[in-house]
Amino acid sequence: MHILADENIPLVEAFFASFGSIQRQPGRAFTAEALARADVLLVRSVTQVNARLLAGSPVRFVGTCTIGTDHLDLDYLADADIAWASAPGCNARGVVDYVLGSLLALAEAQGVPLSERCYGVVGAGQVGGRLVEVLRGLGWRVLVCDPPRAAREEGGDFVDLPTILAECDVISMHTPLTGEGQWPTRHLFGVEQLARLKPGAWLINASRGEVVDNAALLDVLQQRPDLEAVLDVWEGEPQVDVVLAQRCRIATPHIAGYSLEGKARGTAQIYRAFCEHLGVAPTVSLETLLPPAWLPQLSLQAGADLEWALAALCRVVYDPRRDDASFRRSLVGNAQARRLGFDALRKHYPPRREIDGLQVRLQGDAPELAGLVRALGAELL
Ligand SMILES: NC(=O)C1=CN([C@@H]2O[C@H](COP(=O)(O)OP(=O)(O)OC[C@H]3O[C@@H](n4cnc5c(N)ncnc54)[C@H](O)[C@@H]3O)[C@@H](O)[C@H]2O)C=CC1
Ligand SMILES: O=C(O)C(=O)[C@H](O)COP(=O)(O)O
Repeated sequence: MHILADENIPLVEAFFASFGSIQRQPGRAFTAEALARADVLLVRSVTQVNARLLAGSPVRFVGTCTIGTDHLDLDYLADADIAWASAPGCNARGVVDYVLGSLLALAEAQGVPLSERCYGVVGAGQVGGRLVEVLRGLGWRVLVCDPPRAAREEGGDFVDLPTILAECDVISMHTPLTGEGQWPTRHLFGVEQLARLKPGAWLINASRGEVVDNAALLDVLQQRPDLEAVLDVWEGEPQVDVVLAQRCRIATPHIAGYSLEGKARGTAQIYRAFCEHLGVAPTVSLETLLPPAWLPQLSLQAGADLEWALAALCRVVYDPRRDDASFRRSLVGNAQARRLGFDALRKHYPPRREIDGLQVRLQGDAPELAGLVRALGAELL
């Protein structure tokens, strides 16, 4: 068996070596020669998997080590009888950590207490659902818009998008990118929706660039200095509108989910799906492959200010301002240099752990701090 894999998928050799030979190539440029002898194709979100790529190849299984599947032509895969798998939820925690870090950066820049804002989460699946849990755990007011779930779950606590726009000071988007069906998300945030953002609203997009009309967003941001935006994903990435990026409070090159665990889980989930496809039992486990936890054990004293403690706990693990700074440094040179810069930052992304890996000891009677630690998913010692 021959396996062709994106060079940026970690641990492919550790999980897949026993199945056959493995060849690595850049996911944006798999060669026809490599595809012509591949039985299995392992991709990330940068590879458009469709008839153009696969027609005439022997590929029988496609695994994407990502949550999103908008880069897969699922109708074609079904017609061509090619099995496929994605990695639901693998890097959801990383995205939650990214949103928390972005909120802290926005609050600091604006001098606004986070607990006084109303939050709107659009799309409450693996990522959005966990985000809602964390934000509500912190005691904050959160409205949720997820029409597919609202239609399925009778009596669920959901609102529509106009309500989100009218009531929320912070809106975070976590839908898949879809162009069809009853609830398409392409340009879900277009001219009309952006015009209805509340005064001083913060908009966060770590889903897919095309969920927000980027030209319309730049227009509204240029007309309204009160608005703030955080963008991890971009229409047309790796090409990014530099003026839009410069206007964002946080701008990053599609790395929200790039925790070390998140990426590794993606490969592990595809490995297990492939074993199931073959009808064999998995023999390699992720736990033996992850580096030891190296986050510090922390100690907080009763009486510590809650917003200070939130920032301290989150930022000791991850602060997206670091990624924002390196991305801004890359926004120079011609368009091609910037595209290469976008991909290079993703390829050489530094190791980052997840906030729920923290262990925190509380000194004294501190029920509110305990609630904060629990809301973050960290362990109370
Ligand atoms: N920036 C990054 O690094 C990452 C981005 N993503 C993106 O985030 C997306 C969401 O991820 P998950 O939460 O894991 O997906 P999911 O499939 O678990 O949840 C998506 C939710 O969106 C809802 N939804 C669908 N259409 C909607 C609409 N029109 N309005 C409101 N809600 C709608 C669905 O009902 C579902 O509950 C992925 O599809 C992917 O594109 C995911 C991981 C990392
Ligand atoms: O899982 C997803 O969906 C994502 O967006 C990934 O975190 C992005 O990873 P790449 O596949 O674009 O490296």
